[in-house]
Amino acid sequence: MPKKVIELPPADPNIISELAQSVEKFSVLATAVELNLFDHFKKPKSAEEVAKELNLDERLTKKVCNALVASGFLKEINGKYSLTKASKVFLLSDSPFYQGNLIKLYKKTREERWSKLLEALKNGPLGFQGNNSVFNESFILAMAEGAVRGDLPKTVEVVKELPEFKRAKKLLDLGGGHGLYALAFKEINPELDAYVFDLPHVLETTKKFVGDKVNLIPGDFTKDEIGSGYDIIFASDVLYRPHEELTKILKKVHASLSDDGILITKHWYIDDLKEDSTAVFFDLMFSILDKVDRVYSTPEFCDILESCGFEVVDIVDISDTHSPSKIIVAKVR
Ligand SMILES: C[S@@+](CC[C@H](N)C(=O)[O-])C[C@H]1O[C@@H](n2cnc3c(N)ncnc32)[C@H](O)[C@@H]1O
Repeated sequence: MPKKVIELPPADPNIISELAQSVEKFSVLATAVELNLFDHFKKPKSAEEVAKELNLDERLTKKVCNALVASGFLKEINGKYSLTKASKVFLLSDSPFYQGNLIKLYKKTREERWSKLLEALKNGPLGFQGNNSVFNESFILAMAEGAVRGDLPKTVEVVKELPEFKRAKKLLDLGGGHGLYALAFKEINPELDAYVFDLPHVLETTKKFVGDKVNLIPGDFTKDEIGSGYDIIFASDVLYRPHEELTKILKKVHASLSDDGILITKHWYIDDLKEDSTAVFFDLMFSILDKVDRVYSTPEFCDILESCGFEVVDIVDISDTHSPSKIIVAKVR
């Protein structure tokens, strides 16, 4: 029961209400994405027209459209709704920067993981499903959407300037998923023999992105050989692994590189709890299910690299609020 009724609180209550509203805004956005609602507003339309097209409740559709106006995804003029720049770029299904699968993945993660936080906190982590079924087509498309919104172009800018990249003949994109990184590297350096190593079922999706430009190697890098004689092994967002498993994978990577080969990794690290808040939540999300840590600080990760026979030669911060990524370049010692 509130104790003081005539005084304003000595801290700003927006810190709570803004969070609550962001959850509501996300629910509306994810529902609209699920319905492909934005494709229906390529031309300005009333909510009633779109409700008819999608067979939805008219009154609720209007309120959802109003909520999308409030969040900046639609504009309203004289009862007709149209797209904003943000929704044209990120939410039209034929846009090269479409984020729909990533939004669906955020929603799935909220339902399957975040909803279990209290249970995990009381009873301990719920148990990690060690199978690879999580890497389905929708997940891989979500990773592609996440890459094109910033990390992919920024990484390419860094990698293309490395002398080792300029002279590289054979490159492996380990756990390359969609293969867009390997494809971009091949485009800049056409002499490069580029390979993507990933799980067999994932490579069916990779093929749709890379065609015949990149070679595909099916396998499980925790069990299978990954090839040899690589000048560069690139790994983006694949090394969130418990310490022991990470060490095994890195030793395998080390053995697969040529004598003057380099490893280029791009991952999220927790170095500053506020600045790297996206990684802080990512780490917590893993820990709802898993008993062992998977997200490291930059010095911890560098120490592990050094213990596996690498020498860290460069660390490039390419972080954004939505992706606190760092590129670490390490050479074979
Ligand atoms: C988070 S995604 C990253 C995809 C891509 N590298 C990127 O940065 O967008 C992790 C990738 O690692 C692959 N992967 C996970 N475990 C693997 C394993 N044991 N063997 C081979 N690939 C694996 C997944 O299939 C997926 O493509």
